[in-house]
Amino acid sequence: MTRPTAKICGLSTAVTLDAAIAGGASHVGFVFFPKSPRDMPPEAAAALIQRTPRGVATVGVFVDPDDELIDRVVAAGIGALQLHGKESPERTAALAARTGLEIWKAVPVRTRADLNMAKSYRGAATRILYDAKVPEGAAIPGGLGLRFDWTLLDGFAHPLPWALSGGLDADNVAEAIGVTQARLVDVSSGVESAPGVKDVDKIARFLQSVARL
Ligand SMILES: O=C(O)c1ccccc1NCC(=O)[C@H](O)[C@H](O)COP(=O)(O)O
Repeated sequence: MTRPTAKICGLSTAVTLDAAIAGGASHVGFVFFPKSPRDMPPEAAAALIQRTPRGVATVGVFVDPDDELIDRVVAAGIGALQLHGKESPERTAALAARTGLEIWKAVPVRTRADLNMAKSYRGAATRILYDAKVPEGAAIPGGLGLRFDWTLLDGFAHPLPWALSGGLDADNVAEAIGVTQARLVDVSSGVESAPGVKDVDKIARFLQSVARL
C-alpha cells in the first residue's frame, strides 16, 4: 500500500507555505471564499502558487464559484479545484471541461447515508473529499475543525479516489488513517493558532505524524 500523504489547506503566507513544503506536504490549498478567514485574492495567491515547486500540487478551495472567479484563479496558475458548496455533478463536470483541471468534490458527512452523494460525482469529479458536515447556518462549510465518525467509511465502496478531512490534527491523524486507510489527508484549522492563522510548528508536527506511518 502507498504511504499516506497530506494536504495543508488554507495557506496564505510564504512562511507557512514554505513550512508545508519543507515538511513534505503533497498538496497545498488556498481558499477563495470571502466569508472565510483564509480567503485570499487570486492575484495574491498567484505569488504563492509560483513559489510552490512542481512536485507539490496546488488546490483552490471554492464555494459555488462563478466562472469569473474560477478564471481568475486558473489564470493565477492553480493546479486543481476543490468544490465545497452545492455544486451539482453537472456543474462539476462543466468546471472540469472549462478548466481541464483535476476537480475535488467535498462530500459533507454526518451519517452513512451521506456517503451516497459521492456516487453521483463519478465521471464528473476526480476525487472525493470526505469532510465533516457543518451545523445548519454555519458561515463556512469547511475549515471548522469538526470531525465525523471515521468508522462510517468502513466497507464503503469508494466510487472515486478520495481524501479524508475534518478535525484532523497531529495527535489524531495516525488514528484517522489507521481507521480509514486514507492515503491522503487534509487539514486546516488543526495546524492553526487562531482561525486563519497557520502555525509553522503545528504544520511540521502534523506532517511528521503522517510521515511516520
Ligand atoms: O477552510 C476554509 O476556510 C473553508 C472555507 C470554505 C469552504 C471550505 C473551507 N475549507 C475546506 C478544507 O479543505 C478544509 O481543509 C477542511 O474542511 C478541513 O478543515 P479542518 O477541519 O479545519 O481541518
